Amino acid sequence: MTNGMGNKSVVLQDVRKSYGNLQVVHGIDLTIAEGEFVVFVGPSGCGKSTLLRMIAGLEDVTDGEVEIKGRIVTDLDPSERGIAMVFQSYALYPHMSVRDNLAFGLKMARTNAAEIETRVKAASAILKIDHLLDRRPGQLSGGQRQRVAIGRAIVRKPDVFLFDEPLSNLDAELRVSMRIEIARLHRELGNTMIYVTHDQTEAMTLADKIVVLRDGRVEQAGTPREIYENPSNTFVAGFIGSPRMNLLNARWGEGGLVEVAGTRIESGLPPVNRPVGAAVTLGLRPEHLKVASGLSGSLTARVDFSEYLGGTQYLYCQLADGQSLTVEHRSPISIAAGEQVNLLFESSDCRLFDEGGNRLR
Ligand SMILES: Nc1ncnc2c1ncn2[C@@H]1O[C@H](COP(=O)(O)OP(=O)(O)OP(=O)(O)O)[C@@H](O)[C@H]1O
Repeated sequence: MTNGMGNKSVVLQDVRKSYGNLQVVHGIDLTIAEGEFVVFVGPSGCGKSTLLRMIAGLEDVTDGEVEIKGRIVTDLDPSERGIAMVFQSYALYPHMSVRDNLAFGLKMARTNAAEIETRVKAASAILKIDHLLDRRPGQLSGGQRQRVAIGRAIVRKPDVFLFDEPLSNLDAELRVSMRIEIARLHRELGNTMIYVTHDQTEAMTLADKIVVLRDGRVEQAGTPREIYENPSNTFVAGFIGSPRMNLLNARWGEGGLVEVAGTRIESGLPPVNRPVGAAVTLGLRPEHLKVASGLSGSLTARVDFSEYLGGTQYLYCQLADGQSLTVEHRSPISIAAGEQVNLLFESSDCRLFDEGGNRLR
């Protein structure tokens, strides 16, 4: 359910953040629609938590405006913004029962007792923690604690939920199930949700829109499919996708051909406006490379390492000029290290980037 999708929920206008002379967020513009699930993703230190905390009001905005539901909230306290935040560390009160943890914020806001009871009941039913209400946080598992932390956000009926790496403290299996829980919660509640993670699987699976950040700037914003299939630069191409996209040094040749490792290949691109001989980067995802049975492949590589994962095998290869290349090989016939392989791919799966790393179309 995406209530009123289309209306603006959160708008950032040229938002900047500096610590002293050091600017860490450089003029971010972003519009988030009502009901949208937006994920901020990027490497450590790219500014995703700082951006989220500026939306929450936990961090001052050095320059620019934050708007939530049509109101400029840049100088308002967190409690006045209509947001609720869920932290990685859960931030529960250890000496209080789960029930009191859930009710605490509402009590502070002088909500009447009957209303508190109704909301606590509803939230604990949604999160399936009804049976834990009399326990203390110390008597809960990590996953249960994170449910309580999410419940505490739900009872406040915020316009916008903010999540700061909420699953990072959980083990791999629990992360997967909590990720699905959060997706379900979004479907049931229909609220705008903004979620920070460095885990690209979380970003791909949860987001309506992914915002890829680097060094305090937006590298690309788009649906998971747009980001994956049409990365606008080599940074995004290499960041989203596992194993990562192969990014090969190549040269632009005559008539739409690209020369890589001494081989001329069809790039599938119209003869873009590049001088012949210009350096380009050829992007090819590991799953788009197929091992050819005969000698018909367009690239030849030697397998240095192979990893068997059951349904698939990763082949870590080397091209004639020493560049490395990963192939995702799905076949009952395994390939061993040391073998020579001929690789086939569709020219429509080639992505090409200029010297500056920007996508050529
Ligand atoms: N109080 C502070 N004083 C100075 N610099 C800071 C402060 N807080 C954060 N920074 C810097 O701002 C940048 C952005 O930090 P932020 O925590 O937002 O990154 P992040 O993308 O969330 O990283 P991570 O994934 O590691 O949490 C970093 O370079 C960080 O060193």
